[in-house]
Amino acid sequence: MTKQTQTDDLMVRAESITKNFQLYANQSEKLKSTFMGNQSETNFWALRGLTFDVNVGDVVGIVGTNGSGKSTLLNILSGVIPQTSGSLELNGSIGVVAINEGLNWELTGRENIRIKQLMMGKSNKEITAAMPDIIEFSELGEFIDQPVKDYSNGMRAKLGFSIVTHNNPDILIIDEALSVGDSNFSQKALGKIKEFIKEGKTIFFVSHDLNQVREFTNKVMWIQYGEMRDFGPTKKVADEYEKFVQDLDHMSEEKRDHYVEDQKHLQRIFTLEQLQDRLVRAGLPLDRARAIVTVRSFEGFSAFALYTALAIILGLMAIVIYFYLAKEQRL
Ligand SMILES: Nc1ncnc2c1ncn2[C@@H]1O[C@H](COP(=O)(O)OP(=O)(O)OP(=O)(O)O)[C@@H](O)[C@H]1O
Repeated sequence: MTKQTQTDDLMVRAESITKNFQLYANQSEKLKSTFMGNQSETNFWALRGLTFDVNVGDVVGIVGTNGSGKSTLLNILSGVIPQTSGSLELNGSIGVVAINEGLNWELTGRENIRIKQLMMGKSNKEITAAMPDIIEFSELGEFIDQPVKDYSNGMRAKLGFSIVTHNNPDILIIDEALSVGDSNFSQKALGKIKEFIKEGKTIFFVSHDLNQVREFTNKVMWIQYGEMRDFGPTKKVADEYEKFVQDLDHMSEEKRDHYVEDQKHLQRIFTLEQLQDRLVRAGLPLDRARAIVTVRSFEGFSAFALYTALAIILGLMAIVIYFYLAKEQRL
């Protein structure tokens, strides 16, 4: 899904990233759609062609009202889910700090630390050496040997934050996680992030707290209903977004509902052909635009492929059993 290239300053380059989700009312609709291929009725485009460059040392705040696609973008950047189309280049390792991100709830805090470190390619010796620091930063004390399922949300956030930041990633993704945990820990976590900023790390920071975004970021990406409304210097874009939110708040409930409904409708009827036309109108040669909108992964398709593969395997097994039984009878 991700190409690794190296240029001097460029840390992340995204070109026309889209994400399609299939929305099913129930299980039978899902099966029908998978086998009949009538996906157009269930389409929902959470991202509709995001293009941006982020440089080494950029601290990017991502804003947008609920459901605008912020977490979807972060999940694509961190490799948790694939984009439907579009290309993504990353020039460094990624660490994600999010509520409950990637912790195994059956294991203890200590075991989670060990596993995460092993996944980062650390040796047992390195892990043992780093363990006391991680535990101390997490402030979990004796709870470190309790299963994570017995933790509060705040405790999980502390553990997740400590593990990820001690892994020292080149690109840090922070999704709302700082709002959990007590205020002492939030301050400590913000201090750690300030250290990362000073070190020139690249950071993506999703928060509904615009003051925090204004304080910590040098750029803001405003995503609204899956489209990039603006991406630029923090003050400019944060001011624009604040005005948009105020305008929404001042609308009557009926007008606001209509507006949101219209936008969601556009997310349902969006097509990759539309995106291709937009790219061509922006001056891209047709064959290049066509290559960019090529589907890389499609939920419905993968399910279809899985069912087809299963059907073939079952068919082959039936043939083998048939010939085996036929042979047995002949003997
Ligand atoms: N797995 C999924 N299946 C179907 N739809 C999804 C899925 N994940 C997200 N969506 C939809 O995609 C849209 C974008 O969701 P996303 O979580 O990225 O928004 P967000 O900006 O992070 O929202 P919030 O601020 O509320 O956290 C929403 O309409 C959501 O319902």
